[in-house]
Amino acid sequence: MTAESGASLLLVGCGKMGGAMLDGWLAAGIASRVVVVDRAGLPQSVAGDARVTLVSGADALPEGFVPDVIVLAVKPQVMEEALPSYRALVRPGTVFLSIAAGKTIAWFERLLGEGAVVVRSMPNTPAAIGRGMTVAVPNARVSAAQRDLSDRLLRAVGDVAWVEDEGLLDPVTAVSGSGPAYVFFLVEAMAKAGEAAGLPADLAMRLARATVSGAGALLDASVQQQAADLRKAVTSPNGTTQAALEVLMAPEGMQPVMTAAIAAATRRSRELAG
Ligand SMILES: NC(=O)C1=CN([C@@H]2O[C@H](COP(=O)(O)OP(=O)(O)OC[C@H]3O[C@@H](n4cnc5c(N)ncnc54)[C@H](O)[C@@H]3O)[C@@H](O)[C@H]2O)C=CC1
Ligand SMILES: O=C(O)[C@@H]1CCC=N1
Repeated sequence: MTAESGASLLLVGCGKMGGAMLDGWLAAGIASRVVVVDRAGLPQSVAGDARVTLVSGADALPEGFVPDVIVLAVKPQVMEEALPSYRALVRPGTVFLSIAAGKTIAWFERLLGEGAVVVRSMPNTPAAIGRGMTVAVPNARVSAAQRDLSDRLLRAVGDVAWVEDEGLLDPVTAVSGSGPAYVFFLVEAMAKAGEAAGLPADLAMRLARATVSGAGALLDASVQQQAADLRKAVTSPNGTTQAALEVLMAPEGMQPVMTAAIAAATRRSRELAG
């Protein structure tokens, strides 16, 4: 691969996350060719793109196809069955880039063989609008050029942080990988509480949705301010916000619940290692 020619990619699993990443690579012009393995087909967004070829399985890859990167985007529970078919593609010039929750670098090396070049990463669904957050960790065989290419692929759908300690990937998964679901649940919970306080259901949901997305956009635009500063700016002394925060920030309020939720997700990520 050269910077001019673009990368040759194999995408295994083109669902919510794989599909979002594929859109990002094509929009950024990083990929010259993407072969997609997924029996469920391609997303509408890439239909007719000459750079993309859909195949039904590893046994149907185009003759002589040698990808720079194989992106593994199937469910962790499917990975063990799917992965051995790609052993033949293990070589120093090909990176296996996993986005699967829990599956460790050692696990990939065990199934693919010791020579495998592996990056383990954890993105999140805001990748679908180019606002993802991904954390990645390389194994010892990843060259500087391969790390750079992996970074460009992940950065095509948002921000990227690299860590050396793979153990961090479990709490990363719990905070940013699963995190969008907590925020969407916050919308649901606020709407339900608004209804309980007397609002019509549709107005309660409209307010909750606009408030969470508006507050997120304000947080994003307020690079000089901490989240706590923005919270304090809403909170008038002895006003309505203070009354609510005294409930949410009580010792038995939201913090212990959030801490327990993130601990549960972290534990589950470790279990998925298999
Ligand atoms: N959904 C999320 O928020 C996030 C998911 N992930 C990880 O991304 C991976 C994919 O998750 P989603 O995209 O949510 O799942 P998904 O169910 O939307 O996509 C999985 C795709 O894999 C395909 N598939 C199943 N078996 C296959 C096989 N043997 N070969 C090729 N394709 C096959 C399915 O048809 C489906 O299109 C998982 O490992 C998950 O842990 C990571 C970060 C966030
Ligand atoms: O729920 C899951 O297991 C995946 C990983 C992070 C977000 N979704």
